[in-house]
Amino acid sequence: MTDTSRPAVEAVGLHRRYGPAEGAGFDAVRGLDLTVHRGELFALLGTNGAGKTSTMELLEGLAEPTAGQIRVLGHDPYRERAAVRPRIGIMLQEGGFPGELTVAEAGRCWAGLTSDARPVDEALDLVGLLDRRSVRVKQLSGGERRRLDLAVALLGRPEVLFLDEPSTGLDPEARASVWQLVRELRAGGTTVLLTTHYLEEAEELADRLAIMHRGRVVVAGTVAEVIADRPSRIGFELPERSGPHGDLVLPPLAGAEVTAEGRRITVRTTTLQATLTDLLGWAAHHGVALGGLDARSASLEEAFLAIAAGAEASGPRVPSPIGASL
Ligand SMILES: Nc1ncnc2c1ncn2[C@@H]1O[C@H](COP(=O)(O)OP(=O)(O)OP(=O)(O)O)[C@@H](O)[C@H]1O
Repeated sequence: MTDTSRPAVEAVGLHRRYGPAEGAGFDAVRGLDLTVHRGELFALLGTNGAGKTSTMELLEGLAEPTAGQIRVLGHDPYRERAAVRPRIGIMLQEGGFPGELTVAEAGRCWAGLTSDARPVDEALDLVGLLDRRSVRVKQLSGGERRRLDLAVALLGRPEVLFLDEPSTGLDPEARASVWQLVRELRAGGTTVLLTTHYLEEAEELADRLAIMHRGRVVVAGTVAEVIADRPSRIGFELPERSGPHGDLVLPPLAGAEVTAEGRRITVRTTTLQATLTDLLGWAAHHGVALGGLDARSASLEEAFLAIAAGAEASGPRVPSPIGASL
């Protein structure tokens, strides 16, 4: 019986080592913990070589972890493959169908390996490939091939769908249609775990996400949680010093880091509202117009780049206590 109160995917202390245990081997996954709840769309992000595909293969049951525990729908996906495989769908980075097969033949091939497969045409229709069913695989565009990969992953009506870079190489229109399909699957109750290099894809689709670096999850949560500790940014240009204001000295902005490039000022702060209030109060008091004023919360891209650069995952950079003077 299925225990729906448990997460769809749980990994604890996961390790994957390629090559020998000692010496020349390489640890691609180094103590990874991950939980994906049922019905959730979870995105796994990371720098090149962070270990996303190595992790996905473990979760999909395609390889055995060197150490650690995995449960997919309550079972070990490697050791209890027969229990897990019929209930999951896997879209690999390269589907690898022979180019001479037609789309429908490729679908039928895969359906033959899938227990209780839905009709091939139904799966092709889901991904918008029904009208291409008689076309040979080698004649498909890159985007159409990705959709065929997705169609075969959907043949078994999976409860958990693993998508490894589902929209890599797609043009914006094809990407949008894959996103729409993924959203519909999730709305229908499918749990989706995807890897992506596109931060906007994660922002657009994911309920929660994790950013991996060097084989570990560095930070995980909703987009808001992941960027919560990152500083917001305020940018503006001060008027000419020679203007009616004479020399301008910014007020102390508690806890903010202020940098100046000529008259262009950038303020980084973890307390955006308070800093902005101080700044605007000062500007109003001195009759200063802040040119091109722009205030933004941290973006996922900034969090990602900080992690890629090896920065601490949580907590802001050490702020400087005083404002800049011009
Ligand atoms: N079969 C293998 N033998 C040895 N090292 C491997 C093997 N497969 C992957 N690696 C190494 O493990 C690390 C993680 O690779 P993996 O493909 O899991 O990363 P990734 O996050 O999916 O990368 P990308 O974003 O570039 O696809 C890389 O340094 C890679 O070179």
